Amino acid sequence: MTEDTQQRIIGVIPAAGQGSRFQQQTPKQYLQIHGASVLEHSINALRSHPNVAAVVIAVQAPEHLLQQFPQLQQPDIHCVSGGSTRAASVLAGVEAALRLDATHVLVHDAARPCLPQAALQRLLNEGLAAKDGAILALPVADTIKRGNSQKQITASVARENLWRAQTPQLFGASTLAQALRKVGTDNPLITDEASAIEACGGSPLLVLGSEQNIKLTYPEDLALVSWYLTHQQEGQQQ
Ligand SMILES: Nc1ccn([C@@H]2O[C@H](COP(=O)(O)OP(=O)(O)OP(=O)(O)O)[C@@H](O)[C@H]2O)c(=O)n1
Ligand SMILES: C[C@](O)(CO)[C@H](O)COP(=O)(O)O
Repeated sequence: MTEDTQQRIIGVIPAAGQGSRFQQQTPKQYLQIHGASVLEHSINALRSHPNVAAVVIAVQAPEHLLQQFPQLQQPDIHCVSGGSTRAASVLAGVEAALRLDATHVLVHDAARPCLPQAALQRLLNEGLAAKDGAILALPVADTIKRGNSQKQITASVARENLWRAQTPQLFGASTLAQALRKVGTDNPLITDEASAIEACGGSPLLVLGSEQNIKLTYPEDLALVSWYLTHQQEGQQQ
């Protein structure tokens, strides 16, 4: 990996979740698809970019993971223990990235293995100069409804200027660490890194993501994730 000398960009991959919504015994990030685990695909999506200096992964059991996946024992891949929430895992990863002299972090869900390189490049092109960082996101194309506990519609939400956040999310490493510490990593309102930056008064930039950058969440997501991973090898990237 080569990198811009002024900036040291390090990937941070939260991968310590249980995958409860995926309803499988094995956490979804360890599912083997198209010759590698979901986690390895997500690591490689960042690691293959020449401006990404290293990747930190936050997992439940680092030692066990390295025994199970010896191929992850690489000088540019660092394992740390994740936390009880996604935000706690991210903070552990960002603190490790700071120890590796990161100036910026690219936080990317392990559960998003189909990240197209073109989308990652857009984020770096537009996000590195953005004062409050940047995230990949997609404009909402469906009509959005708010419902009550009986699943009855209580409101239609105007979809103009509504976006669906994705990852990677790009921020100054120390800025993100301070924001996560300030808002608290057990805060239910903090479901992505941008939420923490916003809570501290920041306004991250929205950068066009990709429908291919799907998050493996529910069992029915598996077919599409598998299709994309198979066909991205044939250069069908957005
Ligand atoms: N304590 C946690 C919880 C989540 N994650 C990671 O955050 C990413 C996005 O979270 P999500 O898709 O919700 O994964 P899970 O929390 O594992 O899924 P679920 O909510 O269905 O249990 C995943 O890569 C997951 O491994 C993490 O590192 N640490
Ligand atoms: C970070 C994220 O992928 C942006 O959409 C999303 O918030 C993660 O949510 P999860 O419930 O932790 O998967």
